[in-house]
Amino acid sequence: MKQKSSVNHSYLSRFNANSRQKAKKSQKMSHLRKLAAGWMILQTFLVATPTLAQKADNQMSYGQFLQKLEQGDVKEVELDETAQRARVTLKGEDEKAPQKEVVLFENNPRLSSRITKSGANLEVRSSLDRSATASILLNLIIIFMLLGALIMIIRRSAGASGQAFSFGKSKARFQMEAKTGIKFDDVAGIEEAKEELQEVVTFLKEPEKFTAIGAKIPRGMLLVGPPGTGKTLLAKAIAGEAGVPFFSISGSEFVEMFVGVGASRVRDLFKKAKENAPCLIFIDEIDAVGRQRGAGIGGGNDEREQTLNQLLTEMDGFEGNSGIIVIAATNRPDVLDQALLRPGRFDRQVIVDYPDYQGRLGILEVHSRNKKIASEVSLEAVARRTPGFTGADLANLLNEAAIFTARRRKEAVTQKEINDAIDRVVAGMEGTPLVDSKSKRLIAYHEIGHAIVATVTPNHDPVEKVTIIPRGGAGGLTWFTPGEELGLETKSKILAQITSTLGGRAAEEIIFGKDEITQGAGQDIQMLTSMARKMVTKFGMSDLGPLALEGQEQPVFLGNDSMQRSEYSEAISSRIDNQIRAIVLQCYDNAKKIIRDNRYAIDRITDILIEKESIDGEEFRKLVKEFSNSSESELMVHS
Ligand SMILES: Nc1ncnc2c1ncn2[C@@H]1O[C@H](COP(=O)(O)OP(=O)(O)OP(=O)(O)O)[C@@H](O)[C@H]1O
Ligand SMILES: [Zn+2]
Repeated sequence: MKQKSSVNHSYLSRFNANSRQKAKKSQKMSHLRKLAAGWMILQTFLVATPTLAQKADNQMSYGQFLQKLEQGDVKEVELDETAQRARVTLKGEDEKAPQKEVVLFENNPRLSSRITKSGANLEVRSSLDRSATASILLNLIIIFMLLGALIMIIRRSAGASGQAFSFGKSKARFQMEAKTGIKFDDVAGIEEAKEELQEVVTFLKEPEKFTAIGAKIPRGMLLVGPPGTGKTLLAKAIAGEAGVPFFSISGSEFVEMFVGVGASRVRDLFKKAKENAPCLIFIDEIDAVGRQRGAGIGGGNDEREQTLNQLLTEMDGFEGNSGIIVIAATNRPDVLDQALLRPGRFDRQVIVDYPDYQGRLGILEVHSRNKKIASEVSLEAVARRTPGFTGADLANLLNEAAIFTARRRKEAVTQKEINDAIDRVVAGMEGTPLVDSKSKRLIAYHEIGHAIVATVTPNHDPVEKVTIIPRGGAGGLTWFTPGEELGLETKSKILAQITSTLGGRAAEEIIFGKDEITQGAGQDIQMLTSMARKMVTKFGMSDLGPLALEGQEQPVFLGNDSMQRSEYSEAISSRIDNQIRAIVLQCYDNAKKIIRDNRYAIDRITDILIEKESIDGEEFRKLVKEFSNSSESELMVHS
């Protein structure tokens, strides 16, 4: 007997030894062999098919084989354990005649002794030559890699969702408040929305009024508006005014990893709500579930669609006057599935927008009710300084001011705390000032550059403050007092803004030289480029004429038709770039000229800024006036 490979070794052990360890090993090996055999079938099947027919006549059945053995007709047997075949040479047969092939059954431990007893020669072979071994090894490696990848995927997804395996438990994730305690008085600045929703309060309080005359009570309302404008607050106020329980859940809570969980949450929520009717259900971020079905990259999302379908089913299932009203909030009404907006569902939309001046004043008044505010503080001035702030921003602003006040051990909030709070809300945390160094000088020149260009350029908002105290990641800041409202912007005003935004970089270049400009102006440059681009492509303010050359920018992942991007040709595209470049370069030239012309004043004011670290707008304008008048003779010396 010959041993040719380790596989063969295991074969022998099965015949000769009974030790457990060896048996185990052989079991494993036979298992592997089965796997390998599977692969080999795949690999050889195609090649072997055509020869099957030809093979038939030199085959011998197992029974025939045993019979021949018994009769002593067998001269030689070659056992091929891996292929489970035996090649048989019969006595008295021509040497050149092909051997008969016998297909063996797997467990035939007595076969070898039978063969030897019959007096035939026994030879054990393995059809596994080297290349076969290699292919088995390769296959094993592939199998292990696949298993490994599978395990990793399972682990990851389990970790990511944290509770991927709590499937089926479907914890109800909604909140219920028996009494919200919030009244319409607590909501300010969104008067129209309040008026529209006043009706809902009546629906909830006295449904008979409507049903008596056959009016159908709306089931759903959609509050549309940017984050922080008070949508949740408004919904709570409705429940508070009507004195009904308030159920709330966020759309993102519905969408879980496993299909079916979201839908079961919807069912739970509506079941509980029905038990507590009349009541109000508030669904925040409805776009998380209510997005158009089958839209977005990668097609639909089964879980989301099931949840949405369940929601629609529940809403359709209401009786006319079940006393449940569903209010949903979103800031993306455009991505919602049309089915959600159909009559009987969220068919009414109420816009909740940024508050205007009056609105901001109202909100500030609401939130200063429970705070000690010094009488010198003018809420009107604060409201004027905060266009673009939402209700949440204003609430946060007053809270920050109160925190500053407590920290400074003052009795009441003064204007100073409010100003500091505005700075903080707008630009982030204040950092520690730099020690005197080249970078501090550079930052000071950069900021003064912005401030002076803004001050000299007509049509620009006035400077409110220049500072080199770092804040929210910026090394220094120049603040402007915004105009009355965010409203119409003229071309000259936008150009003035671009020019002043370039003032920082212009100062760096003129004062420190072309090679010393820094990346600190990066943000400025991004901002002004986008302003210039809008002038050309959106506002029709370039030589290309009054054409909209770009649609609404939409992130691609939002679903809907996201592929309608470039609507213009290569040629137009390069003309747009040229226009943008022309605008920016013209503004940059102007900014550099202003810096050169005011070099003396800039040097003086920068020295003062480095020393004081902050200069407010009034003082800045005074300094500019003072130094520009006395600069004529000095200019000659400096340039
Ligand atoms: N119009 C407002 N009047 C008074 N307070 C407001 C107003 N708007 C917002 N607030 C304050 O801001 C907080 C947050 O607002 P709310 O959560 O209602 O905003 P939202 O529009 O629901 O935001 P989101 O879309 O992020 O959920 C409120 O709790 C309230 O203190
Ligand atoms: Zn800057």
